[in-house]
Amino acid sequence: MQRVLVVEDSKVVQQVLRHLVAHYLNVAVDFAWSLAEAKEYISNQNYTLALVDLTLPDAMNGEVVKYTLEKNVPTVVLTSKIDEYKRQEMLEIGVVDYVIKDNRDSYHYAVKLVAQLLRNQGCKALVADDSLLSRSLMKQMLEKQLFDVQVAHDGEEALKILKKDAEIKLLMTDYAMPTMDGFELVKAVRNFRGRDDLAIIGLSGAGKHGLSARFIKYGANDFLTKPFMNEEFHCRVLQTMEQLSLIADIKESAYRDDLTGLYNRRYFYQFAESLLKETARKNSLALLDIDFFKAINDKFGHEAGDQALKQVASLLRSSFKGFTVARVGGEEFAIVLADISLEQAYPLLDAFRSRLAAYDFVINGQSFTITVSIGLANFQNVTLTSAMRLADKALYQAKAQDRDCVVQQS
Ligand SMILES: Nc1nc2c(ncn2[C@@H]2O[C@H](COP(=O)(O)OP(=O)(O)OP(=O)(O)O)[C@@H](O)[C@H]2O)c(=O)[nH]1
Repeated sequence: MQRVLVVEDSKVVQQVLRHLVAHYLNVAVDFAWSLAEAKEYISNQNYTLALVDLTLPDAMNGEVVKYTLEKNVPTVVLTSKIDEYKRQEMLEIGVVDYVIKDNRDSYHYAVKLVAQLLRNQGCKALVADDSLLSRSLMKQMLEKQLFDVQVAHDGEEALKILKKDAEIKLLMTDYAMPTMDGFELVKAVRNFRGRDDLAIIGLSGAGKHGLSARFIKYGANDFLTKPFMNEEFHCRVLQTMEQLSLIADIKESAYRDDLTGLYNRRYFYQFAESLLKETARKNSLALLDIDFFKAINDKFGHEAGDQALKQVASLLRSSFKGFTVARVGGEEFAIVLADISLEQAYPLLDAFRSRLAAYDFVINGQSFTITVSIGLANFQNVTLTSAMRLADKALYQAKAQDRDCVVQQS
């Protein structure tokens, strides 16, 4: 469980931060006013990150930062001003980054930075560079941003690692490397990992004009010139990862049904098609249709009908964890049971059918029950159209057999 500690002594700033945190962070957050209070929190909880004000009434000289870092809590510093000496000191003691509180947008930036760092936690990154010094420095800097970092000595090694590990989300690659240079690496990687799926930042020594544009043309998301400033490195990486997260969020919402939060028809078709390509697997497909749903709308109103659909969706979600459940029509749902044969699927669906039939729906003070008819079909070595046709035929038979039952077609 991720948890964040915010230490800030100004009432107004704390209020602004509370508001932003509620909007951007989906984790538990504690707020302390002083170093003493921060110590108390840290002695009782484990924190993923701390966002701390450099000057507190009981810690005028940044002692709170030293304390959080001593306790191994990665720390982002908020400060009203910073001179070169203080900046160096902060970076040397190991803060992730610092944010200068000189306008309203700074707080926004600080909280968004924390949000992205939380997303980075456990996210895999790869550094490809033939220079040991540069490789180690970047590894260290990415670890500060909570990435799980691997390294490669040249392009070929990096390519091998990327081919094996689809979970790597960020590649930092130098241009000049033996065996395969940065351009060749980016070109090769883009054959199997898209821009939205893997972020690539190209690096090269100063004075090599035109490299940045070429890196980007070959498929890199951004470019950095060595030597770079600590802050520039952090900003570029964070910004690139933020773009990746935003695209992932947009994709995710395009695949979700607004009312129930289940996957929608579009996702279902894409997922089902891709699963069918994996011929070695034994899969099943179920279509579920609520019985006499029109009567529920007519009797209790459309709003109550919506609530009932949400509850059915939630029961489906909890009953079919690990499987793909989608709302494919108004009161129609589909479940793809990967690696589950027809014989194994039948009892699972029948158990859900009886669980639903016994469930007491209480909406707007009215109590009622709901049943479903289920059509089940084999989902292996077939086309999606024919599997859907079979499941639909089975569903039609279930409706004809007095509903509230499962019928299978192989
Ligand atoms: N409240 C609500 N109703 C919906 C939604 N989508 C579809 N419906 C309703 O679902 C009902 C489906 O009715 P029918 O196709 O006649 O089917 P049924 O009443 O369930 O009867 P059988 O399927 O034959 O058991 C219609 O009244 C639609 O208006 C929705 O998002 N919200």
